[in-house]
This record gives sequence, C-alpha cells and structure tokens, in this order.
Amino acid sequence: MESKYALTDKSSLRLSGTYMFPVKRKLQNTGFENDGAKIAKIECNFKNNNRTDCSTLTQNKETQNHIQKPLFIKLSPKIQIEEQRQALPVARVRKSLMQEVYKSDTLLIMGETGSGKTTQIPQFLLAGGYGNKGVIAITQPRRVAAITVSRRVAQEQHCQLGELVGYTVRFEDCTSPKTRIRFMTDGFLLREALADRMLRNYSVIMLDEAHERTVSTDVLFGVVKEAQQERRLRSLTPLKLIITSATMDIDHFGEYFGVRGMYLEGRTHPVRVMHTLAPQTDYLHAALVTLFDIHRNTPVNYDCNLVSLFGVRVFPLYAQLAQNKQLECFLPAPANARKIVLATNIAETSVTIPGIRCVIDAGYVKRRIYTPSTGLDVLRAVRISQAQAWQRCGRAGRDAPGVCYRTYTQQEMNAFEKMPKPEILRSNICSTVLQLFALGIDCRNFDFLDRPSPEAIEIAYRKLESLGAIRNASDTPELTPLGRQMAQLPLDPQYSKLLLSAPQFGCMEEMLHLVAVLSGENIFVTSNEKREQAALAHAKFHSKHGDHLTLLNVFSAFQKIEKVKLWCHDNFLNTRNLLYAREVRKQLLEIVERLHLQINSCGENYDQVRKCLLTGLFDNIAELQRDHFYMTVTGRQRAKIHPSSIFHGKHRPEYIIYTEVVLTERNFLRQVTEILPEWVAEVVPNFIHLSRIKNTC
Ligand SMILES: Nc1ncnc2c1ncn2[C@@H]1O[C@H](COP(=O)(O)OP(=O)(O)OP(=O)(O)O)[C@@H](O)[C@H]1O
Repeated sequence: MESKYALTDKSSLRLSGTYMFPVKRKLQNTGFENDGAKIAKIECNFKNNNRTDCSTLTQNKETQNHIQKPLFIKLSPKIQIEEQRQALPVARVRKSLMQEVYKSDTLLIMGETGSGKTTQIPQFLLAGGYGNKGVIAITQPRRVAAITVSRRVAQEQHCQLGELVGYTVRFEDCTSPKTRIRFMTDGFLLREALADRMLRNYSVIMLDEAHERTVSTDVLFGVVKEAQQERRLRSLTPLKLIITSATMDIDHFGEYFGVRGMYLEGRTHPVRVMHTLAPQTDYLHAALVTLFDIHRNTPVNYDCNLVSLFGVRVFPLYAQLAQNKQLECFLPAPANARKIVLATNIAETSVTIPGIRCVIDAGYVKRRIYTPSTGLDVLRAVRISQAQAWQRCGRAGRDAPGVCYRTYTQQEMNAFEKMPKPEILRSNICSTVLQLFALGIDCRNFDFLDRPSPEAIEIAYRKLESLGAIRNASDTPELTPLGRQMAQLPLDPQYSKLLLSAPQFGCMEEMLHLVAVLSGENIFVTSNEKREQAALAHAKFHSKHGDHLTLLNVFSAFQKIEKVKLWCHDNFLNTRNLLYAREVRKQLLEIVERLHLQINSCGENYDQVRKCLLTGLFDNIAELQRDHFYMTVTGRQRAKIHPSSIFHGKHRPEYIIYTEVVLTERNFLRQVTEILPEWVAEVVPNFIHLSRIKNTC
C-alpha cells in the first residue's frame, strides 16, 4: 500500500501586538493562506502497513533546524533562572501591568502562550505586597498544570514547594500557613467558596486559562464577581480579580465584567506552523506519519517499549495515568535520547514541558457530551476549536524556537469553531446546581457568563429532587438537610448519596471503600503478554454479584496488606491507584465523621451494599432484552455489558445497575452489578420509572 502525505509550510508564527486582539477578528485574518510560503513535502511509503520507511521530511532548511534532536536544558542555577524570567514578554510590561492592578479591581489579560502570564504575574503581585493582604490564588482547569506550574514558581522563588508557593488539588494539599502563592484547580476554589462566599482568605484571584470555560471556572466568574461586590459593600479588603488566557473571547468577557481587556505584546520564541496539503481521513495515522518523519529513518512501531530502543523516550500523558507517571515527562530527558510525549488535551494549556520543540496537533479532542433526553454522558472524539489549536501550538516555542505540525488543512481549520463550547452548555450540571444551592444561589437567578438552557437546569433540578437534595423543584426549590450534607462531599451528588444512605443499610465501611475506588482510576493492570496470568489473579477477587463487589473485595484485601507493592505486582493491581483510593477513603472518612454519620459495616451481607447502590444510581438500571442486549430503564438506550466486566460473555443477569455508559462503536455499560427488581420499589419507591420494572412488588 502506498499513500502520500504532504505538508505546507504556511508561515512563521511570530505574533505581533495586533494578532489576537480582539480574538474574533484576528483569528479570521491571520493571512497564512496566501503568504506565498515555501512548500515542504513529505512522501511516505507504507510497506505492509507498518508505517515505516518515511522519506526526508522537508527541504525547508529553517524547519529542519527545529527538528534536530532537541537540546535538553539542565536545571537552571539561580542566575540563569533570573535571566530567563527577565527575558519573558511580561517582564517588559511589569510596571504598567502593576499600575493597572492598583487602579482596577478586575483585569482581563491576554498574552501569547509562553509569555509568562501564569508563572510571572503571581510573583509580581507578591512583590507588590498583595501577599500581605491575603493569599494570591491562581486557578487552573487541570491538576497537572496546577502542580507543575507551582513547582516552577517555587523554583523561581528559591523555596521548597509547599512553603511560600504551594498547590491544592482535590484530595491533595501541598501548602502551609506560610503559603502566599497558591495554585489550585478551579474545582477546589469553588469548594472554598462554599465555606466562605466572600473568599476572605484571598487578596487576589487569578482565573487562568479562561478560554477553556470549564464549569467550575464559569461558575467562579459569577461567584468571585459577587464576592468582590460584597467585600466592597462591607468595606473589607478589596478582592482583585485577574482573568488570563492567550485565546479568550475578550469582547464577550469585557461585556460581562464591564472592563476593557489588556493585551501583552510579544512571545518568547517563534513557532513555525505547518498544515497538511490535503485533509487526512485517519488522524492517528497522520500524526504518526508526521512523528516518524520527524524522527527520520528510525524503524518503530506503536509499542512504547520498542520505540525506546531506538534513542527516543516516549512518555504518555493523559488524565487517567497515575500522577507520578504524568509528571515524568516534565523531567529533562537523557541527553542522548529524543523525548516524545504522547498527550491528550491535558497538556494543551498552561504547561511547559522542557525540551519540546515540535508539536503535532491531530485536531481532535475527546469531549464529554451530555444528552439530556437520554441522560447519557458520553465521551466522543470531536474537532477542536481554533483557540485550542493555538494553545496546542503554544506548547512549542517555550524554551527555544519550535514547529507546530497540524495534520489538517488551513481550510479545515477555518471551519473549526472559534472557541470551545463552554462546558456548562454541554454537560450534566447537577453537581454545579447543588453547589450553587449550597452557596444560597438558585441558579435560575445566577449571573452566568453563558446561561445553561432552561431544559438543562430543569433536568438538574429534577435529578437533585429525586436524590432528595432539594425539595419543591418546580416551585420554590430549597436545599434539604440531606442536600446540604451532599454539598460537603467533593463527589458527584449520586456518589455523595451513596455515602449518606450507607448508615441506614449498615454498610458505611463498605461504601467508603467503594466510593473511594470509584473516585480514582482503574485499579486493575491488564497485560498483553501475561493476559491469562492477570485474568487468573483477578479472578480470585470476583464476586458472583458483579463488578462493584469485586472492586470492594480487592480494596478490602489491599487494606489488610503491608507490603503493598509486592502484593499488587503479584495480583496485577495498580499500586498507585490503590494508594490513591486509600488516601481518598481517609479524607472521605474525615468528612463523614464530621457529619456525625454512623460508621457501620454489613460484614458478609453484601445485599445491603447492592441495595445501597440503588439509592444513588437508580437512574442507571438496565434490563436484559431477548436479543441479549440491555435496555437502560431511564434513558431507553440499548447497550451491552463492557468487556472489562466480570459478566462479559458469561451469565447475564436480568436486572443490573451500572456506573456509567461508555460510547465507542456502541453503548457499553461499565461496572455492573446484579440487582433484584423487587428491591427497586423497596429502596427507591418514588423512582419515576418504577412501572417499567417487572416484579416490583
Ligand atoms: N517548568 C519549566 N521549565 C522551564 N521553563 C519554564 C517552565 N515553566 C515555565 N517556563 C518558562 O516560562 C515561560 C512562561 O511560562 P508561563 O506558563 O508563565 O506562560 P503563559 O503565558 O502562562 O503560557 P500559557 O498561555 O501557555 O499558559 C515559558 O515559555 C518557559 O520559557
């Protein structure tokens, strides 16, 4: 088989002060299409589909310079770091920036990727005395960004992480009373607001990567705006709000906050942008061809281990990966190896991965999309927005000039939406609505930057009412005492409900175990080479009732083990993820103790656990059909049991309860447990689809 693949060198991405501001106009007029740039060509010959044997990447000399083996930077001594800081574009505007901060309570700042917004502005604020009036908070949509950026800032401040500079993410706090600059996830700051709506602990709040429009950041826009007003009214220390991004829709934000945006000119290093000449049908294929072409003449295949035989080190980077593994790619690679990071969009914004010169952007993102009519929350690979394309491009050019290879054409990119659709407009907002209630806000009256549809709000209200978190949903909704307790738990409301119902089923110990495991990543290790051995090891923990009790068996056994590493290794279990679950369990236990809930155990009477699961997951019941498919009771969706389930290919129970629906080529129900239909009426008598279940009495 032979196929051709060509790239056009469009233009250098040397951004001027007029490039991004305001975003809407400039993104349309970058003019890359007609700039008469030289053409670079790649031709690849795929023999036996093994995707090797790529010919020379390009004739373009300038580009070739960038695709040489990257230089790897040693950890900088003090002076070098100081020099790097001084060379950043924000350093040049430090004075005027600080003058703006003194003058205005709210600032919208746009500056190129890598210009120094995230790492430098908090340090300017610290030097400007804002650390004396409270803590300087910087939110990030992702944990990995909060952790790595805080590390860098601690290094620049020459302090231990957790002292002057620290970070807090869910279930992990690396700060101390000395901390003045605190990086955190946006979700964490929102929880802080539950304890104090005026956020009195903070003098400045910087909401970074605002263009991402995560649900938490969107809610924080309104919450922080309100906190500012309240503090002003009560003559408390003013709260400064700084909103930053390289690619936000500044007109829209400006209107909402009633302020003008500021644009920081200049970027650190140029990034040359390349587009494919023709659309590619297989984005993975196109990305791999480009990758292998960059790493010319090296015979490789998909296997990470094999690739590492040929002078490269491959680092995967995705959210489900254990945290220590995620952080490995941030270390300098050995000098004699090329570093390749295979990343999802968790590396799209904020992060600086040392040594990265080239970015290959496949133009897709896996996005969680909620369909209110079916109640399904599914992950789908969809096109990115133009803003995301620029963010990805900006992961190069941070410590040297770079190249961004886009495996899509300029015409295709023109058709991408300008900005990602705000998450709040495309996801299940149950948890957000509950948090707003806990803040005393009925979200129908909340000042959203973009308001969710009345239908989505209505569905969330009904769900919360069915969980018992609010009452009078259709009239004057109010939070119930149970809802108030639910909001205290850093969990999805349906999982909070499981913990809060556990005492009445006598299974709090078991639910703490289970919810902790469900809050983390996969605890099972699957091995291609030792598939049978792994399956045998896992079979020891199987419960005939299903996957939830199997997870419980694993975690209960793990809790009794001292030499966890060896035990996990022998049993093909992921030590990190189990240790993480242990930590989560500990923190959940602290909260349920604070709520004075009874910590009881049902021993071997696992029916109690299964019944308790119904109290939170009643919308996730499915019924076996004659054709061996399942039909979900609430959303009426056809689905199969996921291949990872212990029921896969075996006995199919008539009624099951599942954790989630995963959509690949078809709907799969993941983590499945058998239930008896008569339990439904007993445990959730008000379940609105009760009549769809046979033998309910
Ligand atoms: N961990 C690190 N190691 C080496 N250099 C770093 C590191 N973190 C940041 N830098 C340097 O500091 C610069 C500024 O990074 P910073 O994250 O502050 O930029 P930014 O404007 O917030 O970018 P973005 O919009 O992409 O988040 C980078 O371009 C890089 O040169």
